[in-house]
Amino acid sequence: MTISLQDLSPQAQQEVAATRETVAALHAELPRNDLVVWTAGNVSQRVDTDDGAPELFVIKPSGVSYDELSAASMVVCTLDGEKIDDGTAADLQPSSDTAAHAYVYRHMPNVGGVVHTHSTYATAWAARAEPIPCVLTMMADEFGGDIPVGPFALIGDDSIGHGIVETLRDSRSPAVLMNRHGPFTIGKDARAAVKAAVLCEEVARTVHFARQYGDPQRLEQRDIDALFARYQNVYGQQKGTAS
Ligand SMILES: O=C(CO)[C@@H](O)[C@H](O)COP(=O)(O)O
Repeated sequence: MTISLQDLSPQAQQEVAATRETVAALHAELPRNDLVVWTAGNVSQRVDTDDGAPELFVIKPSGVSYDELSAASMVVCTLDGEKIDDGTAADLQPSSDTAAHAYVYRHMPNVGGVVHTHSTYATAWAARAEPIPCVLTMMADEFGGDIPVGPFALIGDDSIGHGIVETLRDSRSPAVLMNRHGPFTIGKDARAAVKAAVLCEEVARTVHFARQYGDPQRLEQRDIDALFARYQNVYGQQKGTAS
């Protein structure tokens, strides 16, 4: 039976509304940071519902221009990737990557946000199926090592989700370059996943340029560990809130 938003508790409905606002606003960060062309990228966030409420997440509709996205047009789905009766038009389809995002939420309970882009430099590394080596302090800070490559997977079902989970489950990196596709990033929420997508593109670009003129060397593992620990635990205004 299809879940109806109207049947959820007032608190759950409020959480859905707040998540829709957040996810709609974060989609604007994709073109703002030159991470997407046309409609080729998506952001989702898990809804922080109370015990007993169905587990849900919010994602953009498929193929709709970023300029046209609004909180009201964000699609609400179950963790099986099924759209609920969320007040949007019945024929408004969620992102084509919905099953992939749903798979990640089902299998990585600490993940609260997922982002996919086709940002140019990161996607060029993905096209070569080449991990980005950890040759920069920014990479050690945010990714804790190399940015890994995931398997090739077709679009539309949860195959991409399998690839993301198998690659990132035991990795410190919040980014994976899906083979011949592009970057997917995860985070404690959608904002953290967007940040990882922005930094992934930045380091992909910088390391690409560095390799045109020289042979950048991987940081020592002990330095990567020290940088990662500092950034994750000390950097910023409050412990554990690097943003
Ligand atoms: O990778 C692909 C297609 O190559 C998708 O990620 C789309 O580029 C974004 O699709 P929607 O989120 O608009 O369905």
